[in-house]
Amino acid sequence: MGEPIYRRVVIKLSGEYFAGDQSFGIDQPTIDRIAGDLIAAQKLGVEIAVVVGGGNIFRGVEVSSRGVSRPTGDTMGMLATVMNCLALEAAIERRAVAARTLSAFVMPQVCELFTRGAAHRYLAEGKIVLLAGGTGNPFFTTDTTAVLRAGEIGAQAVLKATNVDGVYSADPKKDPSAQRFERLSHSQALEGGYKVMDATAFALARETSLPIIVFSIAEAGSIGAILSGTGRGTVVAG
Ligand SMILES: Nc1ncnc2c1ncn2[C@@H]1O[C@H](COP(=O)(O)OP(=O)(O)OP(=O)(O)O)[C@@H](O)[C@H]1O
Ligand SMILES: O=c1ccn([C@@H]2O[C@H](COP(=O)(O)O)[C@@H](O)[C@H]2O)c(=O)[nH]1
Repeated sequence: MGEPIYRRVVIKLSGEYFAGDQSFGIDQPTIDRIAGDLIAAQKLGVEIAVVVGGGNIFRGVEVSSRGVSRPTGDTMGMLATVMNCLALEAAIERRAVAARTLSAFVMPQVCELFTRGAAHRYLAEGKIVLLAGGTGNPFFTTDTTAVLRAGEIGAQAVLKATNVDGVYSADPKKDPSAQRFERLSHSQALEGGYKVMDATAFALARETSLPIIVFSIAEAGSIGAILSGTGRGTVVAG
């Protein structure tokens, strides 16, 4: 693989993907494989921060449909992302690579609080930094968290690693005639209302001129391929 196209990135990992073939929970072989992919990507010479979703455990909207208030459901979702980060941190460290989880919530017995200073320091030390707890606020998503944290830590792009290989004209899982885009501007992504990411995330990325690459994590090595400029994904930029 050649020179990486970015030197510091935030990788948004689908929480749903962490469940593997199950509909709920954490599938250890899947996490071990993702840990290997992250380490291989870091070896290209890229500083890596990771935001993990929580869809494999709790989504606030679903929890609140069962009678819990939305802010409480969202808090449960954000705590789910902490569990995912701890599982990923352990999988990375089992491979003798240093990783640190930084949380949006104060939880000193569990992990350190996210500050820009701590993130910069750990990235400069060569650690993989896992950003847990979303933004710390209800009514947001981890896609928005990824864009927000990328702006805060000076990352050059957000790589959204998910279960589809790009942005389509409609949800490809529901509409087999959906067309895949190779490239879109932030404004086109917003105007199209493409549900692969929420509008807040696209709007903040437009505001901060941050490129987003949407790609599938199903293939081992896909993160490294995207960073080398050879992977398949939709670039949302400009
Ligand atoms: N226009 C579209 N183009 C591509 N995917 C789309 C589109 N509209 C909806 N989707 C769906 O968006 C999903 C990916 O976004 P989603 O936010 O659900 O996943 P994630 O971020 O990977 O999950 P999690 O919330 O668990 O972290 C895909 O499963 C796909 O079916
Ligand atoms: O800033 C945030 C981030 C997330 N949440 C809640 O967590 C779940 C899981 O995140 P996903 O992005 O859906 O994977 C989300 O559904 C929200 O309920 C939040 O409130 N604030």
